[in-house]
Formats: sequence, structure tokens, C-alpha cells
Amino acid sequence: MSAATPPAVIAFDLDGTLVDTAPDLLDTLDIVLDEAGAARLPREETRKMIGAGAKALVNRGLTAAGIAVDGPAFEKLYERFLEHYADHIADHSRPFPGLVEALDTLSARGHVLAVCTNKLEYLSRLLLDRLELTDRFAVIAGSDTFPVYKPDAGHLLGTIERAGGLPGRAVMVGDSMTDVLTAKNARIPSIVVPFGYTETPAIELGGDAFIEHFDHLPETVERLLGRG
Ligand SMILES: O=C(O)COP(=O)(O)O
Ligand SMILES: [Mg+2]
Repeated sequence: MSAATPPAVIAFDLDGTLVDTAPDLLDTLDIVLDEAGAARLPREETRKMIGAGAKALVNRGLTAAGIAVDGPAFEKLYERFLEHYADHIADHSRPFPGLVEALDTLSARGHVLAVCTNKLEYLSRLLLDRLELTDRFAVIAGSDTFPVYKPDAGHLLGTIERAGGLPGRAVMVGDSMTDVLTAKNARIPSIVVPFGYTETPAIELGGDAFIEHFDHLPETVERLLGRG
């Protein structure tokens, strides 16, 4: 790499990709369902509702529980979700196995790491702070960081630009259809992990590469970067 070549940017989704956040997100959804007077839903069902942000999760949960609320009643439940979740954000949420070692390897190779998530930026920072991961990322871009959010290409392209990179030397790592679509919209290769939250099986999402474990991330990143 010559001095003039910008570093490669590796952009990660957060929920279901970097961190297994489902336990705390879904415990919070249960509290909101209780407060709405609705029956709790099976975890296999609510897990798949994660991926489009907290508002969508609350909305999907209430809808599936047969509770129709909108306007101020919905806003109140959403506020309650945010408040409870912030207080419990890292009770059970932990990085997926092998993540820290893979990030170490990528950083040692001179790549710049970034987060591109549909989680609100303040919650993303709070979670990464609690897990002592914040300093690893040059940029943490949530659903409210730019005027648009995933699957809009602008969220990923804005993340890469802020990280000092170029779209031609970047890779997106994610767990859901939203991430694969975002990467396609931005014309950036994507790597899919199988341990996250998705309706469609991860291997069928149409990513450019699929890894079973973070041990395989560094070599897969190099392969995709080499292609460009
Ligand atoms: O919190 C969510 O639903 C989405 O978050 P993600 O984009 O990091 O998967
Ligand atoms: Mg995700």
C-alpha cells in the first residue's frame, strides 16, 4: 500500500454481528409488552424482529401481540423501551466469540474499523463503552447519525467517508438482509455472519461471502479487498 492509498474501511453492523444483544433487547420488549397489557411472545419469534432499530422492534412486537397502538400511546411505550434498555444495555449482551481477536488482526494490518448500525447512535456508544470496545472504531454511525439509514446506501457511504476511506476499498460485515441490501446499494462487498438475527437463513441472504466464525474474518476481508 503506498502512502497515498487510503486505508481499507471495514464497516460492521452492531446487533447480531459484533454483539449478541438479543437478551437485553428482548427482555426490554417483554417489559413493554407487560406494560401494554399484551402477552409476551416466544423468543424464536421476537429475535427475528431485531434489525431495523428499536422503534421497529417495539412496533413489530406490539403488532404481533395483537395490540394496535399509535400516536402518543405508542411514543410512550417507545420511550419506556429506550429508558429501560439504556439501563440494562449490557446486562447480558456480549461480543460474539472471536470478535476481539479478529478486530486486533484487522487493525494490525492497518485497516480502519467502523460501525454502521440501525441502533440509535447514543445507545450504540453506550453499549460499546460498557463492553470496552468503543476505542476500536474510528466511526460509530447509528440510524440517526445521517439523514438516511440502512438499507439506504448513504448510511454506509457516509460511514466510510467519515472513516477517511473510499467506497472502492471497503467491506460491510452484517447479519441481516438489511446489511446485504445496504452493501449492494452502495456497491460494496459484504460478508454475512450466521449467529445474528434474520428471518431468511444467513447463508441465503446473498452476501459476497459467508463466515461461520470470526476466526475466518481477516482472510475473507483480504479476499474481498483483493477483488476490487
Ligand atoms: O437494533 C436494531 O434493530 C438494528 O441494529 P443493527 O443494524 O446493528 O442490526
Ligand atoms: Mg444486525
